[in-house]
Amino acid sequence: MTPRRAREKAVGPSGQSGQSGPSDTPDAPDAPDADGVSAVERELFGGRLRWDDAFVEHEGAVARMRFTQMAAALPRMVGVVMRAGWETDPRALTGVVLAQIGQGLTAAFGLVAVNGVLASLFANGPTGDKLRDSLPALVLLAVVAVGTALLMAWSTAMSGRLEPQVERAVSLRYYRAVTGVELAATERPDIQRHLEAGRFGTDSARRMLTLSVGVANVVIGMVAAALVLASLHWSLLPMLLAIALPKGWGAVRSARREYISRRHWVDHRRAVATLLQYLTMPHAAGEIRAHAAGSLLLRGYEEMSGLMETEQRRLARAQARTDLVAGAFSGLASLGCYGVLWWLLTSGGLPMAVGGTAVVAIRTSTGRLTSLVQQVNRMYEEMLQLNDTEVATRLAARHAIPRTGEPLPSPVREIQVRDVSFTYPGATVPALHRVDVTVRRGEVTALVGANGSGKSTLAKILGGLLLPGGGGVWWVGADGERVEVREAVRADVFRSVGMLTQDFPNWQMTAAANIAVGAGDRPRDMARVEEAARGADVAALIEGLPHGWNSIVLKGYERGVQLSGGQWQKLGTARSLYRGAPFLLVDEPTSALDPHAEIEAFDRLRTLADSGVAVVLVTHRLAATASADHIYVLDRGHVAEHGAHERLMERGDGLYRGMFEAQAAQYGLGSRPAASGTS
Ligand SMILES: Nc1ncnc2c1ncn2[C@@H]1O[C@H](COP(=O)(O)OP(=O)(O)OP(=O)(O)O)[C@@H](O)[C@H]1O
Repeated sequence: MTPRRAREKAVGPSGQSGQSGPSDTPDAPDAPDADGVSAVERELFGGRLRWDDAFVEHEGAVARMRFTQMAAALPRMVGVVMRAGWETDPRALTGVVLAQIGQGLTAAFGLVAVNGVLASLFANGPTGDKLRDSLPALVLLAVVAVGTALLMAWSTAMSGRLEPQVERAVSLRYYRAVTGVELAATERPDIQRHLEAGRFGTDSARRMLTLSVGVANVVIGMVAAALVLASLHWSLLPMLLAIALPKGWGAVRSARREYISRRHWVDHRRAVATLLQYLTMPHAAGEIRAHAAGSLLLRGYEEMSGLMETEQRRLARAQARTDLVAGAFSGLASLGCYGVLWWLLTSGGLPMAVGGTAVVAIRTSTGRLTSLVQQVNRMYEEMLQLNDTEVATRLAARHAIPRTGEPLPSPVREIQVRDVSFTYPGATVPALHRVDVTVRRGEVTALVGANGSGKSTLAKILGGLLLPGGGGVWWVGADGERVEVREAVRADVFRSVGMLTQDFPNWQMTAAANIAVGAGDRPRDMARVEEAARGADVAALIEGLPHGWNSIVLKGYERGVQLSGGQWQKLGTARSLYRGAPFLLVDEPTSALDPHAEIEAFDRLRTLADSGVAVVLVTHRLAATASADHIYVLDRGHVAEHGAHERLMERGDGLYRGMFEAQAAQYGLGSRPAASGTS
């Protein structure tokens, strides 16, 4: 699409934007520019979607990989796959290897037999005698053919058994490592990118195995042919290599080019896939129709996928050029090879039968070579992706949550946050600055404050998900013994905490599983699942569903049902209750509940605290905090005020009082105060 056309499409034929328009604003999207960014890419994603400089460094390293480096890396990556195969199914791996070696031997015997047949046929004497003399070699040829077929079948069966196991082993290793990474590390874009890139290489392990088997098969066959050829005449071997090398070079070059392109465009591809996803997502269906968001998304898809097609065309042209060069050199080498053969035959340096065998060997070897080139090409791409998975797995291990440490006091009485600061990676301003908070069992502790003041961050620090950058978080036992979170066994910390985050996940599983996943490290206890559901006032709803606890809470499945936002929130609360932990951190647990349900939910939290649980309540509903034992008011990462509701209300110019009265005024319970500058 030309820049002008793209511009016209973005703005509309009349020159006015069809949508409430970014096109109307001063920073309206440009048409595709010299960097190849489409207008809609700017409009929807704010600019060029390609991997940034941090990655280009890595990409540069890949691009610098020369043929020799790649040849050295290939056995290492094959080693990764083979090790995974050996760990999962050594018998199948042994079977595959033996079958490949067997096929190499049959290929060599086949050539020897061909030589025998030709030697008999080219000998002097009557045709009948020559045919009779060639019979043993012909029988050997038949035996070799049967043997090859049997070995191929065996290899297929064994590698078919092995491949899924290898994929599973590599995937499990990667996903285990990734899910054990410190949350703060995943906040770093450079780490996150590597971890995410690793996802694409897990099924490469399976394909690498298939391709390794294929390549091994061809290579062994070629080595056998080379040995036979070399034993016939030494000069035939370098000729075979001269045919092979240009094609190998071409294969590697094309694969590397494709890989680099794919990595460069990964964000763009993801964005295009997301646009399409929205079009069929049930929860976006309303806006897609009512706001005409669909036409904007489709335009985005059309223009952005058009750009990817341009890239595909560039790759295809480059590949064609490489193939042409590689083919030309390989063809010249073949020509030279047949020329030398001609000269050897005419000068009497080679008997006719040997010449015939050489032609057969060269023909089968070049046929094999074509398949080798194709397989090495794909193998190289897979190898680079599998390498990403390996890099991600190692990176994840380096940033893993430690498994060892000091056990927490038992039982824990309170958590003391002392002088804690925390800055998100890449942020310039700390989210928390020198914060002091104490959370006690048997109390409701409320965290309140303007948007972005640091409440959720503090909740994650309390839950051990984020470690403080400065200061300490102490877990204190009944007799005052204490352990700082960085020294503690983190599994103990996680076991002591139940959480309902603001953006808790809606698991697309059964209602029962959605609650039981709150203690994924324990076998499901259905009685406790039901108790937690009752505690969150969602049991009756689930039991009334057509498939009860086994209903899948996503429409579209056969037993699928659709829940409302408030019902989901209750399910999320039930999940955090099911954990049965002594510290419960709930972030806006009632934002989607109706007024009666909200009051009941806060009452239940009070009851829970009275039973000995420490409840940390992050909320903007200040009516609910009035009954909290202790309220911390956060302002731009600081604790600005703290105390009980009554004390905080005594401060005439206090933040808390200002916010409380503003909410009360909405109900006509007081005058509306002037907005305080807290946000
Ligand atoms: N993952 C993150 N990466 C970088 N910055 C973040 C991240 N999460 C939060 N922040 C920033 O940290 C600050 C505190 O955010 P936090 O979510 O703790 O605030 P909050 O008080 O819970 O806000 P809200 O009431 O809107 O939920 C904000 O400036 C926010 O932009």
